[in-house]
Amino acid sequence: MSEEASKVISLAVIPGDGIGPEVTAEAVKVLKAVTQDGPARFELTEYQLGAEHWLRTGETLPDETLEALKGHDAILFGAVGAAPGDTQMPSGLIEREMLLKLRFSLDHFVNLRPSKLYPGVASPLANPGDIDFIVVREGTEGPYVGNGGSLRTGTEHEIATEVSLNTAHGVERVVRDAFRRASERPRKKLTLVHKHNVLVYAGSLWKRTFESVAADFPDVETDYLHVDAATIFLTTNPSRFDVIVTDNLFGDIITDLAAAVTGGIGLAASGNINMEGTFPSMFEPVHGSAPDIAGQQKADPTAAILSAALMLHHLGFDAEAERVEQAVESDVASRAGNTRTTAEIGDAIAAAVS
Ligand SMILES: NC(=O)C1=CN([C@@H]2O[C@H](COP(=O)(O)OP(=O)(O)OC[C@H]3O[C@@H](n4cnc5c(N)ncnc54)[C@H](O)[C@@H]3O)[C@@H](O)[C@H]2O)C=CC1
Ligand SMILES: CC(C)CC(=O)C(=O)O
Ligand SMILES: [Mg+2]
Repeated sequence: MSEEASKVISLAVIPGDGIGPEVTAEAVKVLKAVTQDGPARFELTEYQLGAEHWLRTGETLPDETLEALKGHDAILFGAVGAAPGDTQMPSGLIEREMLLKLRFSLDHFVNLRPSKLYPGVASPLANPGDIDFIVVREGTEGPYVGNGGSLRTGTEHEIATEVSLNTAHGVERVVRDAFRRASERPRKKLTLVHKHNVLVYAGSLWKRTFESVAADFPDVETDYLHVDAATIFLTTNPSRFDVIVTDNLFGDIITDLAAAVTGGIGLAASGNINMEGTFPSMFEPVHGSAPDIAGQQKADPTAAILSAALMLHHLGFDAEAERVEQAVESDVASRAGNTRTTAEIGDAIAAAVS
C-alpha cells in the first residue's frame, strides 16, 4: 500500500522510568515493522514524564501536557515509578499525580487485561490447563481515587482513611462492557469478583448492578467469587475463567497473579480504554518500572509489544494486531533455555511481522 493510502495515526509515547523506555522502544519497533506497508502510519510524539522527570523539573503532569495528550489518537505508555526504597521521591506521587491522573482525566474506565497461557510457555502451576481469560478492571474509581486523609499524622493516635468511590454510573458502564465482551466470546461466561460479604456498601452496588445488567445478556453465564476465593481458583483452576469484571484495586492485584500463572509479568499486556471515544485510550504493560533490572537490557518487552497489539485492535487494525500476536506466540514458543536482550527479542518479533 502506498504511504499516501495509509491512515495517519497521531501517537503519544510516554516511555517513563526504569525499564519503561527499554520496552517501549521495542513496542515502537514492532509497530513500525508491522505497518511499514500500511494501512497505518504512526506519527510519534514523545513525552518525558515520570519519576526521573519529576526529579529534574518538579513536574508531574502539567495541565498543558494533559491537554496536548488529549489531541492524540492513542497513547503508548511504558511504566513509571521510582525504586521502592528511593528516599528522594515521595511514595506514590508519580503513580497518583501522573499515571492515575491520566487514566482518570482521559476517562479510561475499562482497564482491559488479557491473560493467556501461550503454547510452550512454562507456568509455575503443575497443571495449568488451557488459560485464556480477560479481566475487565474498572479504571477510574475504587480506592485509587485519593479519597482519604490522615488525622494526627505521625502520632500514636494517627487515623488514616482511603475510601473507595463507587458510582452507579461508573459501575454500570464497566459491568455492561464486560457483559458485552463476554457475549462476544465463545464461552460467554462472566465472573464478578468483589468482596460483598464485608465491603457491603460498594459490594451491594456491584452485585445489584451485575444482576440487573445480566438481564440484558441472557446468553451470558454468570458467576460470583469473593476476591480471596478468586485467588485460589486463579492458581488451582484458572481455566474456569472466561471474563472477570472487578473493581480497580482487586483488578490490579489479581492481574499480577494472572500474569504470574501465565508465564510471568513480562508477558502481560493492558489497555486503558475510553470506550466512549471522548479521549485517547492508553496502552501499557501491566508491570511497573522494575528498577531492579532497569538499564540492563534484561526486561522482557513482550508485554509492551502485546499492549501495542491491543492498541492496533482498538484502532481497527485487526489484521496487523493478529500478525503481532502470532509473531509473539511463535517467539515465546521457542524461548526455552535461550537468553536474549530486550532489543534482541524486539528485533526477532519485528522481523517476524515485517
Ligand atoms: N503502570 C505502572 O507504571 C506501574 C508502576 N509501578 C511502579 O513501578 C515501580 C516498581 O514496582 P514493583 O512493585 O517492583 O513492580 P514491577 O512490576 O516493576 O516489578 C515486579 C517484579 O517483576 C519484574 N519485572 C517487571 N517487568 C518485567 C519485565 N518486562 N521483564 C522481566 N521482569 C519484569 C521486576 O524485575 C520485579 O522483580 C514502583 O515505583 C511502582 O510504584 C508498579 C506497577 C505499575
Ligand atoms: C497506579 C499503578 C501503579 C497501579 C498499578 O499497579 C496498575 O495499574 O497495575
Ligand atoms: Mg499493578
